[in-house]
Amino acid sequence: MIIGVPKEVKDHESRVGITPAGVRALVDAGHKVLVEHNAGHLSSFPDDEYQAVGAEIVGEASAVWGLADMVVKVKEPVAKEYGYFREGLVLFTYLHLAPLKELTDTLLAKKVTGIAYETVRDRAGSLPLLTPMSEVAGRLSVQVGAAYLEKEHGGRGVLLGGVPGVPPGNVCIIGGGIVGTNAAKIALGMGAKVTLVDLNLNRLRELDDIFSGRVYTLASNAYNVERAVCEADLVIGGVLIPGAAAPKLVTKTMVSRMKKGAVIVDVAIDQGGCIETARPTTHSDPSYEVDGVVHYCVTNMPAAVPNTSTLALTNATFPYVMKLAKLGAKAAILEDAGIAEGVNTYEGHLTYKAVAEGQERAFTPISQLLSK
Ligand SMILES: NC(=O)C1=CN([C@@H]2O[C@H](COP(=O)(O)OP(=O)(O)OC[C@H]3O[C@@H](n4cnc5c(N)ncnc54)[C@H](O)[C@@H]3O)[C@@H](O)[C@H]2O)C=CC1
Ligand SMILES: CC(=O)C(=O)O
Repeated sequence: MIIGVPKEVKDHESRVGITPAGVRALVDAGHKVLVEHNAGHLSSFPDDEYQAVGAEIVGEASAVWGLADMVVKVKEPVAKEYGYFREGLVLFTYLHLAPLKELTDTLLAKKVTGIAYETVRDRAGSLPLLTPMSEVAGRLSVQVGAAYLEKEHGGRGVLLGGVPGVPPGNVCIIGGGIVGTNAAKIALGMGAKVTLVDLNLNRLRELDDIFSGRVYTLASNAYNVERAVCEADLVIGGVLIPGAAAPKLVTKTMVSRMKKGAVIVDVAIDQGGCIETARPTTHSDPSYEVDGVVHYCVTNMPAAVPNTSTLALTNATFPYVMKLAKLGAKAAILEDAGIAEGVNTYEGHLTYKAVAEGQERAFTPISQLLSK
């Protein structure tokens, strides 16, 4: 198979889909890998490291996309990449289609097989290709939030850890999954008071055990969410319903009642965000203010630390890349139910139910298409 690795073009997206270690394994297995010039540069993987393990360095993105059977990326394609789509192309990357109708339309019209990292499942039913980036983003969310709480950055001037005689900052984390747990670890480490809100009571029980009672846990309902966000200095959004647009749990009214100079980091913004006042921002222009509350809603937070993030992401994605290359997409989807869960678009059909429901479109199960 010919595998293409383009340079990412989304704002400040500095990760890369395959590292030289992955190229080496693919080339050893008899595949050809085309890497766009400087694709790995910002993750500290220069062209010569790829070349040394057998990659062909290609100057133009159009050639990488045009010659490859499968393109392996990091982020969802942006509009200027849509022109590269063509029938039969396999695209393996984050897609986040629920809030992205135009991208969905184009993948369907061009009959691209779109396999989304964020909906691939493992045998335990978890999301192995989302987890590493949620670990990074969860940890980063507290770092970023702490910085925005500084007066200089528009915040209310609260030090999360407090000092003797002055109480610590109050961090409210909505969603106690991977993002939430990692955010809680860092916030506790900094000495903050941490409240974790989740709908799943068993998850709250686990969190209570994991943190030995050092976090406050709250069942998710509008009353509890409102009270928790109004008391918070920093609110972190980490809710997920896989593949679907995130529910807006913090309303505009709740935001208007928050402390002036409080900070919101809505990590769930890649799925549309769980805060009503959140809108996607970029690393170039990451924050804005609503009702005196600073909002940070960057859709590709892990790109801030690309060396760590690329290594963490590709540790998880590479076994799937290898399987798709070895078997071809169709056979890999048939053989691996977890990869089948990742298929969002196939031969012009929308094959992920939560995306179809969110966009009010027709849904065709992948099993129905492949059993034909
Ligand atoms: N902006 C960025 O750069 C990044 C964004 N993300 C996003 O962060 C979000 C969270 O990801 P993970 O932590 O991996 O998901 P996860 O599935 O591990 O956790 C989500 C949690 O939300 C909880 N939840 C669902 N409905 C809820 C409700 N109504 N109230 C309270 N909690 C509720 C679930 O019970 C679960 O514990 C996803 O949208 C993911 O794509 C992840 C990495 C980077
Ligand atoms: C998961 C995601 O949105 C990211 O890593 O950019």
